[in-house]
Amino acid sequence: MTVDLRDPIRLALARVVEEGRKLEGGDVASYIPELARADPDALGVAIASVRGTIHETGDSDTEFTIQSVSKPFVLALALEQAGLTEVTRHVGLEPSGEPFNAISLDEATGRPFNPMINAGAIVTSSLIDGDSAAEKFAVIRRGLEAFAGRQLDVDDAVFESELESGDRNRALAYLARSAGTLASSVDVATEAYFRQCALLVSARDIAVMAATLAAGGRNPVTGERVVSEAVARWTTAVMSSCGMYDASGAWMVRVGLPAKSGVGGGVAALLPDQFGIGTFSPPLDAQGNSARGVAMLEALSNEYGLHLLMHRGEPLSPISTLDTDRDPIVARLRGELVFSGAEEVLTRLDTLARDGVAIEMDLEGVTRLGPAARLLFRDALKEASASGHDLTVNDPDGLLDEAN
Ligand SMILES: NC(=O)CC[C@H](N)C(=O)O
Repeated sequence: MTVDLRDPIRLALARVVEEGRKLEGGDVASYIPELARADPDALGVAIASVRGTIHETGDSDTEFTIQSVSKPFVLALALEQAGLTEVTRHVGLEPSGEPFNAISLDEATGRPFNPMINAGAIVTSSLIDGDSAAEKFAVIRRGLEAFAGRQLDVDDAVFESELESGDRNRALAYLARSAGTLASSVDVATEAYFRQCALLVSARDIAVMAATLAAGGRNPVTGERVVSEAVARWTTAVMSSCGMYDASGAWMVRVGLPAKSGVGGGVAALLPDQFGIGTFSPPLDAQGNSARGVAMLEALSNEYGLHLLMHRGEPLSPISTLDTDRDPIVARLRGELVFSGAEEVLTRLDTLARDGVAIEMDLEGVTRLGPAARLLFRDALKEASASGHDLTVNDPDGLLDEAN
């Protein structure tokens, strides 16, 4: 028999799909008439690692319209083009605690509360480069294709259906326009937004899109840098506070994965530096989130301990050996050092330094120095030399250099 060591991963997905299937209830969206045709029994999950490996099960290749799952990705494009300051002049970063289609503007500033609700997302689309709806949509489409790593088509029937039935969204755009926060005409903004919502994706696509954010803005499958690390971080932060509408707070407590849902039945979620997940199941709960998608992600997070804020236990000491027989004493450091590791090293070495012992910090076994560790070590070396203490470093890979 041939062995397949990836089986446990598929099994994990198969288990959550089974969990999802058990859940009855929820209704397929029908306020956009064309969406009512979705198959309520379709169910798929895909997970894409930050190394670009994809595991999937169920209807993970079935296409559906991306709808609001587009919002964080278009926000990322706007942030990349215009920067955080300019974007936040037009749209806020605060959870609204209101439904996705709320008539919601911050009284004081005229800005929609955040870019994950419709009012804010329409403003975000208005900020995208281009004068006409066609120009803006072309930029959006190219950007979302870069996130997904493939070409995406528009479901024209869904687009037409929303164009026809989208008066509430037009009303939101008029409100933003009257408050001075919409960056284009109402027609340009809403048409670009409706087209963006009608892009066809699969659970697999949105897993790769989320994995691109998890990988700091670089698509792990194609290798293309889509947005900067800062933009990926900002976008993920907005997803974690506002991605599930008025269920966002409870979501972060129960599931703990920054996520975004859409009325087409998709949910994209991610764990930074690890993976992106896409789920697809059209029936929606009262908040307009995919009922089975929510159940599946909650099961996955609980069973496999995936909560972003999970306590990981006491970290391994960053000092692998302390060779006190030598002069200078050699402290061999290991692994990845972030703030806490550097703090531990300096605190332990301080006791020795106070006794007047000469010390060498050996960084040979260090795989990575985070910015905090680099700064703290550089300052410690300066401090030692200013006070005439003998503290040296062996840094064969130049980890302390500015550029690394
Ligand atoms: N929550 C959603 O997915 C809403 C998107 C949809 N296009 C709308 O604006 O109503």
